[in-house]
Amino acid sequence: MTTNYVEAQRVSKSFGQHQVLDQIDLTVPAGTIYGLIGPSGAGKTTLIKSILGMEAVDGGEVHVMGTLMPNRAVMAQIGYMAQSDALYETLTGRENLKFFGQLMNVPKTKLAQMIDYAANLVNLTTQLDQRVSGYSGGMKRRLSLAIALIQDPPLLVLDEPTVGIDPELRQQIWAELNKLKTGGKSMLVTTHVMDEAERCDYLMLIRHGIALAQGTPAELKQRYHVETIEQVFLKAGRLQDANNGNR
Ligand SMILES: Nc1ncnc2c1ncn2[C@@H]1O[C@H](COP(=O)(O)OP(=O)(O)OP(=O)(O)O)[C@@H](O)[C@H]1O
Repeated sequence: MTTNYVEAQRVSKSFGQHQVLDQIDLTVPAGTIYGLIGPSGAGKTTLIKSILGMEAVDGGEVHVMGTLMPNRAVMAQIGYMAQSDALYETLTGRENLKFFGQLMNVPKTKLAQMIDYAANLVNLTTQLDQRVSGYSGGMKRRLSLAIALIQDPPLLVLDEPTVGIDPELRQQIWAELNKLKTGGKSMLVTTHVMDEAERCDYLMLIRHGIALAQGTPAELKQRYHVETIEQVFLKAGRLQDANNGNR
């Protein structure tokens, strides 16, 4: 049995002359939440897309659930929530969930039950029969998360899942992510929110395409002799700049 859902080794990626990922190693064990934090443009989305097999890498390799990526069958087993919502605005929330559920081959007999489960998880049950064009930004984000959950995937890859979601619902969503984790699922999550980073089992700090530090939040705080992940991040960034300046 595979105990690591994701294993990325020495992943590098450039767009033209611009190196966006520089030999990144990353391991997501089963039943864990792995957070990627880093400033805008650090390479988080590119790393996620490389792991999903949506972006061809220039160097290194990625295995998901023991299979070398890209692999269509494995891609279909990953619940992916992209940074921008790809929803059918003229359809209702329920119709969107049904469409994506069918696309993901959710068995007909299970589809209605999975729609209820996913909608309930993101607190959208009462608005499910309204057209998406009338949804707020936060509601669209929640619907995208429900879509990522619709086929009950073992691995969820969530690119900034809580942007535009109010603090109370954010707490609920994190409580649910923890429940999913206890059930054996793994999650790879990008975030800018430091209190969310503290909730991850493992973190990678990524800046200018380089993995500056990896470990549990407690390990990172201890390593950098600081109290918060925000301070870890600031300190690691300053050290990176100082090292670059010394070159
Ligand atoms: N298809 C592309 N072609 C050229 N450059 C790209 C492409 N995709 C991303 N980049 C560049 O790669 C760098 C990393 O982008 P990426 O989206 O991975 O960052 P990010 O850490 O996810 O940022 P954010 O937090 O703003 O989403 C950026 O400089 C971006 O402009």
